[in-house]
Amino acid sequence: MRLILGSASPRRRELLAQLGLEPAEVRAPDIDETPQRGEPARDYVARMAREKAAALPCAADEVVLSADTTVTCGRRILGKPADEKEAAEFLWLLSGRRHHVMTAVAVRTTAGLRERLVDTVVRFRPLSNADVNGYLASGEWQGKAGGYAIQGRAGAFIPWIQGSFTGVVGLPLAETATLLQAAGITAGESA
Ligand SMILES: Cc1cn([C@H]2C[C@H](O)[C@@H](COP(=O)(O)OP(=O)(O)OP(=O)(O)O)O2)c(=O)[nH]c1=O
Repeated sequence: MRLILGSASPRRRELLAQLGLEPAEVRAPDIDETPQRGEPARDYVARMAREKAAALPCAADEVVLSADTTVTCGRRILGKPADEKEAAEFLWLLSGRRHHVMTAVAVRTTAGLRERLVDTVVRFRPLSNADVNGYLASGEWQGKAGGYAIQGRAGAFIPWIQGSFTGVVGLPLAETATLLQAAGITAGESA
């Protein structure tokens, strides 16, 4: 089976490489990522992963892997910040409290689609003005759900997590490996 990464995210590609998997092809999904009114975060993130996988072509010898990562704080769904102002708003919201990072993974073949959702709790220490301003200046908030990346400088803000580190980065590897194996792809075998 050929592994198709249905994601434009360089992080997801790197995480797959950690499993010894290199996609035969990368196909970038282009879907509307607007949450429905009142849609619970778990439903939203699972729907996004499914819709990304479903939006891409999938031949009989192909396995399409897509994912979606969403940060939730209280009832709010924090997507990728539109600009620096919104990134600042997100960082102040997360400062000194716990939030959830949910990543849903969808694996599709012509036989059907299977998915897993991983929910990780992340705690931020209280941030100072210097923390927030320095982080905004780094630009690392761009393209990241919740406006931060745990695998970069924001690691210094995070003393504790409960769940899956790779899930927070964008692809929970234990669950992904299990889904891929069920679809006929074992680490090290893709071309
Ligand atoms: C919370 C967090 C998110 N992120 C990233 C992972 C995802 O790339 C991004 C969330 O956006 P997503 O919409 O999940 O993915 P994407 O738009 O980057 O890529 P695609 O839809 O093509 O698959 O946030 C980190 O890299 N580190 C983190 O700590």
